[in-house]
Amino acid sequence: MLTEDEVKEVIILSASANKLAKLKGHAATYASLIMEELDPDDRGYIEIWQLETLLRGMVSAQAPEKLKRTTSSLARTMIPSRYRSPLKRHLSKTVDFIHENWKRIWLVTLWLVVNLALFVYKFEQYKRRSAFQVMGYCVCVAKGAAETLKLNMALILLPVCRNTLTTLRSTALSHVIPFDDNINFHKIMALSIAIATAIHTLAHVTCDFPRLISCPTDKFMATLGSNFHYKQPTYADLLQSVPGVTGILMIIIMSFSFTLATHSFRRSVVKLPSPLHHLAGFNAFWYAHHLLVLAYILLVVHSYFIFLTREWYKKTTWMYLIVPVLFYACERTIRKVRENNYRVSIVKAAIYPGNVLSIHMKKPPGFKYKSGMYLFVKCPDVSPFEWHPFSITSAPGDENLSVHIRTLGDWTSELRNLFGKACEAEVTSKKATLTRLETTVVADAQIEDTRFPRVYIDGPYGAPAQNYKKYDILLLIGLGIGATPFISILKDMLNNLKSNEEVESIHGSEIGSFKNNGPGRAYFYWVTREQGSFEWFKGVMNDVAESDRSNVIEMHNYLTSVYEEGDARSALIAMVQSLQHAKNGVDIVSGSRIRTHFARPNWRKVFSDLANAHKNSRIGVFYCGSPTLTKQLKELSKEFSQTTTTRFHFHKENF
Ligand SMILES: Cc1cc2nc3c(=O)[nH]c(=O)nc-3n(C[C@H](O)[C@H](O)[C@H](O)COP(=O)(O)OP(=O)(O)OC[C@H]3O[C@@H](n4cnc5c(N)ncnc54)[C@H](O)[C@@H]3O)c2cc1C
Ligand code: HEM
Repeated sequence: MLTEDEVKEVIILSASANKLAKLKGHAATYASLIMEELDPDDRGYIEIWQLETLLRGMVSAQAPEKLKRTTSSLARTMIPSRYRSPLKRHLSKTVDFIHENWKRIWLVTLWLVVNLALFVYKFEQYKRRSAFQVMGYCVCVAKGAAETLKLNMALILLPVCRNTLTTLRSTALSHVIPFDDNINFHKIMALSIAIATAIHTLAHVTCDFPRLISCPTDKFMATLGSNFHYKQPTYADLLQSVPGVTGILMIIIMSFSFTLATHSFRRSVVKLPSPLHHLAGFNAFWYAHHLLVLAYILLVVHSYFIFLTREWYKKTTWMYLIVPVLFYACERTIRKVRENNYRVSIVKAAIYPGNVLSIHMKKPPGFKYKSGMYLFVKCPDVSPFEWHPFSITSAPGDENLSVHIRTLGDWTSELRNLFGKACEAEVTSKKATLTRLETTVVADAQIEDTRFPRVYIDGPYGAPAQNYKKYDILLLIGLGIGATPFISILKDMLNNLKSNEEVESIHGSEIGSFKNNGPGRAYFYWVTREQGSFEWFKGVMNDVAESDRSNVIEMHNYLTSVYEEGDARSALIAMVQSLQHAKNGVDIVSGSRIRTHFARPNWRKVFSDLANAHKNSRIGVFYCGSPTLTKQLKELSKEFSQTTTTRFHFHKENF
């Protein structure tokens, strides 16, 4: 338990260590302020480092009122939540959760409320109908569920209208709608469709049908006779009717395509024995998803021929579907039209160590994009139907458009082979260094080239990193090929720097303060397993090292596969590296002017250094790579946002 005197002592010690006479002089006041702000049950648990952080905040907050405010807000966040009372812990977690997720929360709440309202509306409507006298609450439940089904079958198409979403991302709507979560919303709606289908089917088959069949004939004829052409149906009649058959077909199609759409099947986690192995993987998911067109047709037919509503104008399914279906149809039409327009001519292709293919294309007229966006690539020689997404690695101001493609599965391997052949046919540059096992093979096309396979592109499409200009500072973290979206951002920043310098050199001090909007500084951490990876973006790295005289971009390369940190060999390499660097400014590992570190970055230190260097700033943390690091980076962003005056906003790229 810390007493007020102990707190005072810590303050005096900390003030002496930090040479802060002012703090020392006011130690007693600060100590009592801190004690006042802390709840009695929290006092004993405040740790020395937390006190120090608290004090740093107080010292920087100068004015007494502000000081008091800072103390109380810091005191609230400083106490580790595990030490708080269960109620407080719960409350603070809830507040954090709401703060982080408010965009998702309001959207999901609105969606739930609309679903509930529709369910209740239909439920109540059927309670007043004659069918209720025969089937009771079962028919109300079945109809309520069906109403939400119509809504969600319509809404599910909106989060996958990529062109519309890309446009909307750049509008003020992005402040209230979490566009990055589009696929998650799509999945939530798919889940609700599955649940509503189950409820609707079970209510009909296990409850409504038996009651309808066993209803006394005179009651049936008086209540529902006209709906069934005055013939009481049997179970077989109901199943063989249009609604019965279309319903069964819909369930089969949905079960099939939903199963193949699950993460395990889509990512081929499930390994099926031959010849069923084709039923897993992205392509199987993709083609099975297209079967859902049939489900839409069946749904319209199903609801048109239902027994209980005869009048066409009461059949509302098409009304729900028409707008989203038209939207999505436009989306596909735009893609098709673009596909014809966007056959690109290839300017250069290169195959790098680590099986990465870079394709540099002429920018099609009208193709405008922001750094961080991605595009789809189709190569008919590999597959006439498949489109694969890749982040754009060129900057918007560059003359050409480029992507870097890492070989992963069938499609990327085949593409690499085709380009490999084309590159080998006319290798214009070949190089090998002592340390490199593989070589980089590059081919340039001076004029319209027929040597390269035909390539079509579609896009650009929006991604989280495109909003990087919103932040004062950027922390870009790429794992392996996950560096691609950030390369474009770095190039863009570099182009802006260069154009600023040009303007300044022409206009001198007149316009010396001219600055482009956007982040003032970027830190790029690139973690890769193989040394050869540095070849992929060596050009950019050298460009940064040479052109960035004001040190706006800080690059850190990490090589994780060679030796562990602290290993004698890594120390030796670091020494040789230093000597080499001192001699000619080139790092022996990356072959560029950027220093390479051996081992994984210490992320806590990275965050803490940034928080110290950029107080009161908004730092955009963008991460692209395997999901293993996501949690840690997200938590560090949260922790340092709460315990320092720097705000870290975490974004994950979904590769
Ligand atoms: C927005 C985005 C940006 C990307 N940027 C890059 C990049 O810059 N460089 C890079 O090397 N890779 C990038 N990828 C990953 C790349 O799209 C896949 O590696 C590639 O499609 C694999 O295809 P494959 O048939 O060779 O491999 P497969 O073994 O068939 O697929 C491997 C995995 O890739 C994914 N995938 C396959 N086909 C598609 C598709 N048509 N659409 C979406 N995902 C698919 C699936 O999750 C699948 O499990 C990006 C992915 C996304 C979603
Ligand atoms: C009635 C149900 C569903 C309908 C109508 C539907 C429809 C669609 C459509 C139209 C697309 C866009 C394809 C494109 O144009 O690019 C899509 C994409 C997608 N769907 Fe569904 N879907 C349904 C169910 C599901 C389910 C159950 C899942 C997963 C559990 C799922 C996961 C996905 C994913 C991950 C994508 C994105 C593919 C990509 O672009 O990477 N869908 N869906």
